Amino acid sequence: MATVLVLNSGSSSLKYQLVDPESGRSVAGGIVERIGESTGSATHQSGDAETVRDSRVPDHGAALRLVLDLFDEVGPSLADAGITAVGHRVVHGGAVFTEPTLVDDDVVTAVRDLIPLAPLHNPAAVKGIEVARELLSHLPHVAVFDTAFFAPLPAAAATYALDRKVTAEHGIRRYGFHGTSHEFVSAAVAAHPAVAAKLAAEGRGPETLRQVVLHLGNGASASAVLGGRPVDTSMGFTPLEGLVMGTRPGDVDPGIVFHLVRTGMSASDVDTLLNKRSGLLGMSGVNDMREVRKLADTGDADARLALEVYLHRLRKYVGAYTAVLGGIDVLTFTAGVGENDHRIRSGVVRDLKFLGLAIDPAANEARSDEARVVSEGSGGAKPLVMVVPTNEELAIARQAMELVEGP
Ligand SMILES: Nc1ncnc2c1ncn2[C@@H]1O[C@H](COP(=O)(O)OP(=O)(O)O)[C@@H](O)[C@H]1O
Ligand SMILES: CC(=O)OP(=O)(O)O
Ligand SMILES: [Mg+2]
Repeated sequence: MATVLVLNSGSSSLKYQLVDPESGRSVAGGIVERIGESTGSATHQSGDAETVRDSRVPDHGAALRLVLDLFDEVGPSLADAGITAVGHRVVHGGAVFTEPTLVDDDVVTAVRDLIPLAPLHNPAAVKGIEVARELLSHLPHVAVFDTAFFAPLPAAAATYALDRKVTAEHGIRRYGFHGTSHEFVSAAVAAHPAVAAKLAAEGRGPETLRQVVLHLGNGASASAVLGGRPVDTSMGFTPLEGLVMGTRPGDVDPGIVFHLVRTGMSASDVDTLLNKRSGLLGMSGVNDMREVRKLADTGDADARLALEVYLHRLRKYVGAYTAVLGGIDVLTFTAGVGENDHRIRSGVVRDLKFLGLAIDPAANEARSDEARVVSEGSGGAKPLVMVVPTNEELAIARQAMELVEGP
């Protein structure tokens, strides 16, 4: 068996998985949470066994050491796992990285140079890569970029209507993020039998398939995909733009930033406000959707409004992207909120009947780990609504393996 160890360094967590890219099987994996806080914890899964270890984890280097210790102590043994590469998720690849890339010192420097564009994400990736290259120095390391899938966005979608000298000087464009997920999920949708049947019934080829994908996790983004190619996405130059997120506001009037700076906030305070103190957290006091729900269900007015704002923004983007695509064939929900929260799904679709979108409540509320259709009726020209679990780790493992071993 050949495997890839995938590391996804988030702002305060390290998710990891040992994956067999060929079968798609996850051999072991887990998460180290609350990195940098007074108490951290690691949850390691190997087969059916789960091991939880609570301890302070000062940084991503310590987190990776803890993960390697867990593999040593509880297994499976990394030495016997046939690891052929370590795959690293890197959020911002800028204009430089549009393909999976073998990591060397220059790549680390270039990813570090991009930190100002993804201050929540790239520092953790740099740290993760540095420590992993030190501790697993015998293995090739491959960086897979969240921005890569969106590199071919049409110029009309990628270009900000700013002075072109400024955009050229600073590399300002819509980069888009969560690309590994949007690519994986939109490909899974295109390969689903219900979608193939719909296209066949309409006598259409796969190049005409019009998809809107909603990746709703802690960060959240929407994409419009035509025949497998991205034509628009909601995140922009940085992962701040677009949908309402756990701690980020998504779209805001840039005039608000100037007002706050002119009236006494520093640029760095505004940065913290927009990256860490806004979104669901800013509006309701909590950033985890399950907790927002709990508060809203007890009648908390702030949490209810936060949910309304969240849903309003989603409906707006689905409508906009349907216009961009000239119609919609499939609307897909993915990531933590999109896969698990059926009320968010029905809330988005409820007011979009005019697009032909309609949910089947029983299918929508049923729990499953499979890619599935949750819309009403089958056949006909109506668009499908789907839930497709994302698997960024598997996608990264496949890309890393392909780079190291060839296709
Ligand atoms: N059963 C659930 N119902 C509602 N939200 C959920 C559920 N399970 C997870 N979530 C939400 O998913 C989000 C995290 O999604 P995830 O894709 O893991 O994000 P990230 O990869 O950005 O950490 C959290 O806001 C969490 O509340
Ligand atoms: C780009 C981004 O927002 O990533 P995440 O959802 O992991 O925070
Ligand atoms: Mg995620």
